Amino acid sequence: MELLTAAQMRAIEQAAIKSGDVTGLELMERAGQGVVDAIFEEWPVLDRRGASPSRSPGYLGPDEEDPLRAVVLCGPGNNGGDGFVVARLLQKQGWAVEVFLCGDPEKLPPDARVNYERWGAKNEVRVSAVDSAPLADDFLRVPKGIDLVVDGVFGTGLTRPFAGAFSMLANAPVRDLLRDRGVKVVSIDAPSGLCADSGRILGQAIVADMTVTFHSKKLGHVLGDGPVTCGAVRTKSIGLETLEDGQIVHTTEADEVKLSKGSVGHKYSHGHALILSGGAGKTGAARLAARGALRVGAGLVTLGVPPSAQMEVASQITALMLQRVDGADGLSETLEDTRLNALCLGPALGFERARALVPMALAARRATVLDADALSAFAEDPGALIAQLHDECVLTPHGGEFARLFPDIAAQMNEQLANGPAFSKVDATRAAAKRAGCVVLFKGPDTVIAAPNGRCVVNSAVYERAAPWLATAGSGDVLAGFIAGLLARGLAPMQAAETAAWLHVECARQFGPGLIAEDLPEQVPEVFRKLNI
Ligand SMILES: NC(=O)C1=CN([C@@H]2O[C@H](COP(=O)(O)OP(=O)(O)OC[C@H]3O[C@@H](n4cnc5c(N)ncnc54)[C@H](OP(=O)(O)O)[C@@H]3O)[C@@H](O)[C@H]2O)[C@@H](O)CC1
Ligand SMILES: Nc1ncnc2c1ncn2[C@@H]1O[C@H](COP(=O)(O)OP(=O)(O)O)[C@@H](O)[C@H]1O
Ligand SMILES: [K+]
Repeated sequence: MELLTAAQMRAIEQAAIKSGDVTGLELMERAGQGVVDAIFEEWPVLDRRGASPSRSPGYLGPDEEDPLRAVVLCGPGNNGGDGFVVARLLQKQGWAVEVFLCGDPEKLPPDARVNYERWGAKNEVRVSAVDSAPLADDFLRVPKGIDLVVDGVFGTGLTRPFAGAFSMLANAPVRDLLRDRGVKVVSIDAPSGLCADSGRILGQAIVADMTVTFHSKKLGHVLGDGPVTCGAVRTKSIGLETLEDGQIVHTTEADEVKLSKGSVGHKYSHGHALILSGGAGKTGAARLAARGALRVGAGLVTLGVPPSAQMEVASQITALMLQRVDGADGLSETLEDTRLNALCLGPALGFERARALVPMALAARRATVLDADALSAFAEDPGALIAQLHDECVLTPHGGEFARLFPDIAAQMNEQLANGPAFSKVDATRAAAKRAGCVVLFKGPDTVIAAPNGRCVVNSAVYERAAPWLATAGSGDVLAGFIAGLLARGLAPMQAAETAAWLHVECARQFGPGLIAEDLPEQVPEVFRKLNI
């Protein structure tokens, strides 16, 4: 599964047209057909294709007598062209369709123009200027009798904030009114106002019940505000081939091979992870991480605890092991055991302890996860941390930690948008990985994982994979532990981060509502069982 940028989608389309396999007009027809098919699949009550038209009106039931009604909003580009196709195809099914165009018909791109004319030959198009005032009055009059609004205003060509004639649909009261009346809103390719590359809203965006996109999902469907504006996303094939290079991987399934254990081998063949703990009263986070590391199959997991916390941790653990690690010297001594092949520092480590231990850990050049305090402790001089990182590291910041380590990149990602396409979380994570020279896993419902070589994966917990119960204290600690455990097992940093992020969401979904961080490691066996590991 891959996620595309608007530019990649255009390149795929252009390659197909250039090869002579298909024309732009044919693609537009397939796109419009895909939208209509998706509408009928999603809402069978809107599908009257099976209804017999042969009976005389006197025998028709009230529903059949009264045609379904749609309003199609078309913009000035090819998204609008798709809209005209949808209008025509719905009308062919007996729908009453009203079409609005914002923009100058003379300036429509050629394929959109053809479909505008096909529609306009027999029907009215209500035209308004792109920059005219929102059609509020006109439009608010219409929804009373309508079943469907089709948003073909802007798709992947959105270049500036959405305003003007059709922007009233982005307005919450109008949207609520439509919802109250049971009117479905379908966006073609992307809700107008949503940047297809970043999932960021330019100005304002239409909130759809369903978005129908073509060939492959775009980044904007899964990043940022994408999920809240798109509703459900349906992807329709329009007969295009995927190009090989540069795609962003959208993780939905883990590779089982990476997780199964060979039938021979002893505990040391599966690695030994060391999780550094904070002081007394602050050991829970490291224990969560350690339990995560053990559950994903590290052969041994040791908690490295300061003297003050030894009793506390000892009284809480069984299969986990404990080692006193008192400051940098203590860590140096502990790391003389070269079987400790994966380290995890950060969860509730405390800034002071982090500043002492992180340089020593990094100097040891083991596979290392840096999370939480191991990142924030260096907020005043992120460059000092970055200079010590190596290619066996995985950084796991959430939004706040990311901004502390990469303030300029975060600022670029968060700046007020004037133009699209916008700098996205994917762009930000890739830039961070390049600067850090190691894997960066940028957390959230749209977790983005990037390696310095450009590989990038989005592990989204949205739509069918929504996992809102992961927003609970300590769940990030478990993720850090999962990564450390997989690193101990010998997975490469990028593989470990991708697999752990996937597993983390699966565990949350396996448990369901009521999840707290402690539950996550306990779901690993069931998730593994389902994978036949
Ligand atoms: N690629 C494919 O394979 C396929 C693509 N297909 C379809 O084509 C769509 C992409 O079409 P597209 O490139 O013409 O872009 P689209 O979204 O219609 O907008 C461009 C127009 O809007 C204007 N404009 C932008 N923002 C604005 C704003 N805020 N306010 C006002 N105006 C604004 C912009 O003006 P400009 O920036 O040029 O001045 C330009 O005039 C894609 O989403 C899909 O539906 C399918 O048919 C099948 C295969
Ligand atoms: N709404 C959400 N949907 C899915 N995953 C989420 C959501 N909110 C947070 N997460 C995930 O939960 C984890 C939270 O980690 P973090 O912010 O470090 O919290 P903590 O420090 O309390 O462990 C991350 O893996 C993040 O991706
Ligand atoms: K649209």
